[in-house]
Amino acid sequence: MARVPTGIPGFDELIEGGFIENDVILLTGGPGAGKSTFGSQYLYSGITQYNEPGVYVTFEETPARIMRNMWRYGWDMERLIKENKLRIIRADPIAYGRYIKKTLEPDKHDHDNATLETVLKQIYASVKEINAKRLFIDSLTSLKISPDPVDVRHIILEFVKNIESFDCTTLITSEANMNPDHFSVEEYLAEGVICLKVNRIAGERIRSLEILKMRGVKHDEVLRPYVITDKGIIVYSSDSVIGKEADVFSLQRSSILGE
Ligand SMILES: Nc1ncnc2c1ncn2[C@@H]1O[C@H](COP(=O)(O)OP(=O)(O)OP(=O)(O)O)[C@@H](O)[C@H]1O
Repeated sequence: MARVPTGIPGFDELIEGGFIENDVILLTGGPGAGKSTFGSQYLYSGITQYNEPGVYVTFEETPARIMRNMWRYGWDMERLIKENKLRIIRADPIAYGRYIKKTLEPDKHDHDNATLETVLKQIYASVKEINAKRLFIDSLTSLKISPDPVDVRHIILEFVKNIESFDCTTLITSEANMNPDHFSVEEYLAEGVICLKVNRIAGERIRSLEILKMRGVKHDEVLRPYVITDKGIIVYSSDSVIGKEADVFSLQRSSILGE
């Protein structure tokens, strides 16, 4: 099976060298965990180290803001776009807006076909335009706008199943699952799940990463520290944060007890 290295220092050795080609991988984490950075680095390394074009799909940010943020790491996304190696697309705001309306008020918009299908077609068109091999979608949470969990399940299922047929190795972000005893539909559907965590120990921010699953891969199962630097994410694949996490809990407990 062909492997797709992320190019993120320290990460690929945790998953036997890279993702399995054409898999859909979920990247979860809270705000500021580094999901966008991880995904951008995956695309940027794909283009610059492995000559694999990539598409970045955003539901809420503007491409201009994404390019500006990525400049912080020295990644010149604009040049890659000009060279037809990268596309940054904002899911068509009109189609996406209609999708939201239709999902929230299904009876009022039954005549309106411009929904999720339009958004999927838009993504597919960009993939084909530059023959992309890597896809990064930020974020699946934007699609979970129906109050009905059955609707949400159906939407996510339809979205992920379509993306799976695009012949791209895809990374999709999602908000952290707050209930560890209950897997979300996307956690079941994805071939792999990577979880980014941020803890605070005496004022210091400790970032750690866990691979919850990676089908067909003998993956690492330890909580590994990572940092976000001026050049992007670095994972410390030989270190672990088990002791540090234990400190967080004892720290919380001692502040509650007033120790
Ligand atoms: N050069 C840097 N050095 C250290 N940390 C940095 C650097 N640049 C950005 N960061 C940190 O990276 C984080 C931003 O990461 P990113 O936008 O990838 O997170 P995210 O998980 O996508 O967040 P959200 O879900 O809110 O969009 C910020 O918390 C910021 O503090």
